Amino acid sequence: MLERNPGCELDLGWLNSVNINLNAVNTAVEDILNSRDLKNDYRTAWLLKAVTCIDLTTLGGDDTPSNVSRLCYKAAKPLPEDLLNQLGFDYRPDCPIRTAAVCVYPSRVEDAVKTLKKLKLNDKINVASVATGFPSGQMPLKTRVEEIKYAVEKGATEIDIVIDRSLVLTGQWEVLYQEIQQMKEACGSTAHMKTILATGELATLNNVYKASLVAMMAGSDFIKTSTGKESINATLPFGLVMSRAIREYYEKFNYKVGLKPAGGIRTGRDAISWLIMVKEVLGNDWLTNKLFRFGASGLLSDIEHNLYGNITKSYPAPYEFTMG
Ligand SMILES: O=C[C@H](O)COP(=O)(O)O
Repeated sequence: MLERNPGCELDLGWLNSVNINLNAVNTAVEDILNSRDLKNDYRTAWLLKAVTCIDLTTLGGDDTPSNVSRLCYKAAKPLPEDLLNQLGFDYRPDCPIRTAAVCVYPSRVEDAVKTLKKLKLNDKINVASVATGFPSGQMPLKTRVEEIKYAVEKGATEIDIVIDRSLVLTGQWEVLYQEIQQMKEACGSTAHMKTILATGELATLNNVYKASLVAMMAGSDFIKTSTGKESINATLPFGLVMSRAIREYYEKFNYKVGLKPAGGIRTGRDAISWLIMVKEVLGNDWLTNKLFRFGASGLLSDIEHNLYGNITKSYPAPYEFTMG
């Protein structure tokens, strides 16, 4: 079982000391990305690492038991067998190249749990459920907390809560802290909690840093950038600011909180940029799905294209890819 963040008391003095400069953040992101020129073999390794860090997501109004079941099959076998063979992996049910989790709405948790049990992978692939009035968080607290309990009862092992952005925009840090604490309590003794900050709606990078700190102080096991439904989702500057907050929290409490960029991550190139940023800011310890995840619905197919290109040194034709 993954370790869980015990949290700490709300430290408003710490929040008041936050001062982030947009230009400095943008320059730092550019410097990090320019510092690495990856050779082909390394690219392949980074791309495979990225696959194992994906929370394979479907969050559509038209989700059904059957498309969630298909998602679980894809999570279990994210790349085609011939590609895996060429990369030196034997495809077998316990092949380590699988996604970290599937991520669904609370009503679809049971479907995911059922399929993963059938595949005998229920202890290897997590079922994450969004909750708390996803994506807006604009519901009464009682309803939001009940939603978490429902998802846990149905078998979710990870809960992706979303914060009420109005509390950040109006500076109500105590209320935000208390709400997140109650949500963590509702996760029970085992489910892991990822806190979605919806960074694209927090107005300033100072708010992103402060919300990251409050979420960690209130016991979040991961902090997550976005729901995928905001007009600005996961960007590297947001990721850098959140990573620096995670690092500061670690330096103070010796506890490692995870990072999950989500929303709009569609290419292998994007995925590698995120992994490099995490390596440079947080270090190698974070390059594992215990501490780093991509929330993504459409990243896998581009990774597959990239891996194919790395092996064959040619751009693949559309008919050469799986449609699953
Ligand atoms: O949490 C995951 C996000 O909703 C996924 O967003 P995406 O569909 O843009 O990949």
